[in-house]
Amino acid sequence: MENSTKTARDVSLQELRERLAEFARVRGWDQYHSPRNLLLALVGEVGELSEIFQWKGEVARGLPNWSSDDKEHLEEELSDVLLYLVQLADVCGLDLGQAALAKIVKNAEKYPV
Ligand SMILES: Nc1ccn([C@H]2C[C@H](O)[C@@H](COP(=O)(O)OP(=O)(O)OP(=O)(O)O)O2)c(=O)n1
Repeated sequence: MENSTKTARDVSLQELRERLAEFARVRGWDQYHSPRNLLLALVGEVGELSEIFQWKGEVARGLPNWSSDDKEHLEEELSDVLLYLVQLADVCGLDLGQAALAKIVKNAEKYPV
């Protein structure tokens, strides 16, 4: 899909996982990043993401009528969701990238073309 804010390079889940682990470690936040706490934080950010769309009615793909400020806000909230999701998978000892690939394969078997 067209994306005017396309990044210059691909970003891996592994890179995000490592950056986030370091971010939490140097702040002494590991003690707070239990699976349950990260799940609650994730759900909170999903709520903030939902607020952006709340009361807007249907939104066209590509967000053609949105201001750059609104799009930036959306990028931030999507990122918060992703970052907590990556951390949640990490503290659970799971490989989220591999799990997601496996799930896509499973989905294709469940919903054949
Ligand atoms: N214990 C924490 C606190 C924050 N973060 C990171 C993950 C999110 O990307 C972001 C969330 O920060 P805030 O809780 O300040 O939430 P917002 O950025 O959404 O701010 P606000 O709720 O004021 O809009 O910071 C984290 O990893 N661990």
